Amino acid sequence: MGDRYELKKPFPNLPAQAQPAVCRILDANLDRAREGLRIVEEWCRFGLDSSELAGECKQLRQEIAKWHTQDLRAFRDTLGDVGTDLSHPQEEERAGIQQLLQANLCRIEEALRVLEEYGKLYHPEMGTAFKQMRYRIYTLESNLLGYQRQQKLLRSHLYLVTSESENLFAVVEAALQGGLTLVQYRDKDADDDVRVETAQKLRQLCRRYEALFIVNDRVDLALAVDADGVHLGQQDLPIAMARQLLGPHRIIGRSTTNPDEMRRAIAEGADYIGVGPVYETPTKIGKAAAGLEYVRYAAQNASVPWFAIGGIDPTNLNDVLSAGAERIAAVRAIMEAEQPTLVTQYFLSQLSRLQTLRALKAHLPQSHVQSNNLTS
Ligand SMILES: Cc1ncc(COP(=O)(O)OP(=O)(O)O)c(N)n1
Ligand SMILES: Cc1nc(C(=O)O)sc1CCOP(=O)(O)O
Ligand SMILES: [Mg+2]
Repeated sequence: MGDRYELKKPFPNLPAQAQPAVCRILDANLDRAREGLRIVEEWCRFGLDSSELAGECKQLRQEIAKWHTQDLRAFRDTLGDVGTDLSHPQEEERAGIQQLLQANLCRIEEALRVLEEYGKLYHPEMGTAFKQMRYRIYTLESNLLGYQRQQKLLRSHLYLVTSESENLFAVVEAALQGGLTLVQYRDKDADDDVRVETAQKLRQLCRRYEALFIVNDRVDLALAVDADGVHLGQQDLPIAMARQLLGPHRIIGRSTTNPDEMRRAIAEGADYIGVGPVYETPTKIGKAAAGLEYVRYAAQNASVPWFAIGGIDPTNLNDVLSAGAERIAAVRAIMEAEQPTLVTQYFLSQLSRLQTLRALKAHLPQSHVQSNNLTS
């Protein structure tokens, strides 16, 4: 039916016999771009609750729809399309949301590129219009990735900081199986070639479990392995410099030991801070404990997510939580555990119990909280 339809406005630069094919290409890719956008939009709306990102998807869809005229639709010939049966095995499986989003953003970008090129044959303004939309998709992709990272960070209450270990990957994977969503690669001694290889493997592992992956100390390594961010101590690179190198959408964490360091880290734009050492720890020899007093200070004053760190294990966890911590970071308690999955699950269950309790407390009258001993 397609090739019998007469174009209302035949395009001047193309022989008549090529026009139906170009119309079918435009029709198919207009559909493809809109479908891909719809899939991304649904996640922005229902998964991220971001009206801004969902709104941008919707606007792009509407702009694309304006080009999808009856003239182009009339050439559709699904039965005669030799490409409908062609699908790549990767289209059949999605390892998770991240991969689903990536695949669809890629599909939209490809479709927009096709529309830009073939559109030039169809309408004098179509090429430019779709080129601009393609750049808007790149921005959307970058904003979406940054937003996803921040949301995941907010949802992460347990942070595993790794140490050198013969079983590094097995331990990290065991913790991920226990529900861990935030991992930092920390190795103070390895050569760079080893660090790169290890960081790449950990990155892959974290991606499989949809966990955030942060690199300690090294902005260059974080960029090289496409990590989600970097953790910087007081003696490491200034936050502003790291931000310049990493761009706006990667996470930057900063260690703090006292109120002044906390204030500066937040003012300089840290996405999260470490608060410690809560207890003296052999993992960080020579660093005096900041103690539970500093944890109490953080609970009252920190305006970004903060992780109590230093000497925390299942035996003292309750004291740290009672001092006001809602997030903790640990090295030995998980890296040296006989059962890292179980320890992770224990930490997470206590942290989540606390969240529930605090949410409950916020909605109950004070008298009820006291008489039912819900004070911790
Ligand atoms: C979550 C977290 N908090 C603090 C640190 C310590 O960072 P830093 O003071 O730079 O010391 P090193 O870890 O580099 O020895 C951290 N790594 N993670
Ligand atoms: C890496 C690190 N940074 C700290 C800080 O206070 O900045 S404490 C610390 C080590 C934490 O190790 P563990 O859980 O084995 O005690
Ligand atoms: Mg450091």
